This record gives sequence, C-alpha cells and structure tokens, in this order.
Amino acid sequence: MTINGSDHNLDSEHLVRSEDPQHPANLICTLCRKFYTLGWRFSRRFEQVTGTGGGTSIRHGPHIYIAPSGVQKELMEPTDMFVMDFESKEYLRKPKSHKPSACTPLFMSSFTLRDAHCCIHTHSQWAVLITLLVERDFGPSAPFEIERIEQIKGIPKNYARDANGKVAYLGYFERLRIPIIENTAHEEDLTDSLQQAMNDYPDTYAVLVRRHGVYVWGDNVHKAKTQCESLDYIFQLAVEMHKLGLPWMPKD
Ligand SMILES: CSC[C@@H](O)[C@@H](O)C(=O)COP(=O)(O)O
Ligand SMILES: [Zn+2]
Repeated sequence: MTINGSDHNLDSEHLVRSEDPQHPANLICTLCRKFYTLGWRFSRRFEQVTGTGGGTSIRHGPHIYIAPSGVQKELMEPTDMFVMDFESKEYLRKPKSHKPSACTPLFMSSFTLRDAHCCIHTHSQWAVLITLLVERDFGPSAPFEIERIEQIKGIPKNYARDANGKVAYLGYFERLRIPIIENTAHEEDLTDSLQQAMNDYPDTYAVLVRRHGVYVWGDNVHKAKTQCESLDYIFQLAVEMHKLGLPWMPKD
C-alpha cells in the first residue's frame, strides 16, 4: 500500500473499524458527540466542541487517531478518522476530501513532550473569559492561578510518579497554575508558543489560548476527559466568583 500522500484505500479500513466502543476511532466520535450535546456530571450543558472547532486526538499503541478539519465534530463517523504512525509521523490513513485537524501539531506536542495519550481542545467560553480576566487584572504574561477550591484536586500536581507509577494530584492548599498563550490567525501557528509554555511550566497538563480556548491532555482518555471537566468547572467558577466581586485567589 502506498501510504504517504495518498488518499485512503480499503486496506486501511481495519485501522478504524471495530465493534469495541473503546476503540480510539469510536471513542473520538463518542467524545465529540458528548462534548457537543450532553451534560457533564455537573449537569451543565457542554457545547465547547462546536461550529467545527475544538476536538480530540488519541494515541493508541503505535498509532495517532485524528479527526478531520472543519467538519461538524458531533456528526463524525469512525471512518472519517485519520491515522498516523507515531514513530514515522506518516499517515497510514487519509480520508478523501478532508485535511487532518489543524490542531494536529498541538496534539502531537502533548504526545511527544508529555507522553500524553489523549489531548482535548475546547473553545469553552469559560476558558476564553478567564484568559481575558487574567490579562486585565494580572497582565498579559500572567498565568491563571487559583487555590483553595476543592476541584483542583482533580488535576495532577506534576509528572512525577510514585513507586507504583501513580501520579500525585494537587492538594486543596496547593496552587493550580495554567499558562496562557496569545492566539494566532491559524491554529497550527500556536505550536511554538504552546511548546514554549510547556517548557516554562513543566508541571502543567493544560495551556489556555487567549480569546480562543484551552488544550488539556492526560495519560489516557479517561484522565484527559476528567481533567478537562475539572478545569472547565474551575474556569466557570472563577468567572462567576469574579462577577460576584469574590477574588478567586484568597487574599492571605
Ligand atoms: C470555529 S473553527 C476554529 C478552528 O479553526 C480552530 O480554532 C480549531 O480548533 C481547529 O479546528 P479543526 O476543525 O479541528 O481544524
Ligand atoms: Zn481551536
């Protein structure tokens, strides 16, 4: 099979067709549908992967599963997925008449620099509002910081692992810090600044993009999803606290 540069052919169908709902090609479709229409466990509507923007990518074994660009993400089928070989970065499957998500180099940054296995990009309004509030109140290079909110315990503290390979999560009295990068005209042009933010904040599992949204990654799909949920809850809470005149960082 000719791989690089060719449209997909039937030889690549086995990469995306599976009865297993946990198969990455099925999971991306399920997650994007949920992100679009369903309530999170906090009973809120979550419409962050909307108007074709946002999305998710999964690294599974030697393969990366990527959604097409510019499509209605909630209507995708498993056979719409691109599949890349992680090692060679060559496409094993390229569906006709679409390009891979413009987020691909950003998803790849989390896989290569952080050994993540799932990365989620949302255009959450709470994420966007937080980037604007931080800029106005703390300056253009400040990160979003918050502490003493129970939900930060859903976010890993760093990339250290204990003897059993387990990650430690932030404690209630510790501080969550999420770097913010400036938006660019094209999604892929965010790659350098996202990687710079990952270097500057070596413990972070997320990067906010001013006036745009957020990238959140995790060791697996479950962790990326729950961390994304926790962060979205925290961003919304901080915005609402600010509206009530409550500082989201305790004064003492
Ligand atoms: C409202 S479309 C915005 C997109 O251009 C961009 O922000 C994005 O998230 C990329 O989407 P994609 O459709 O995966 O290429
Ligand atoms: Zn985007």
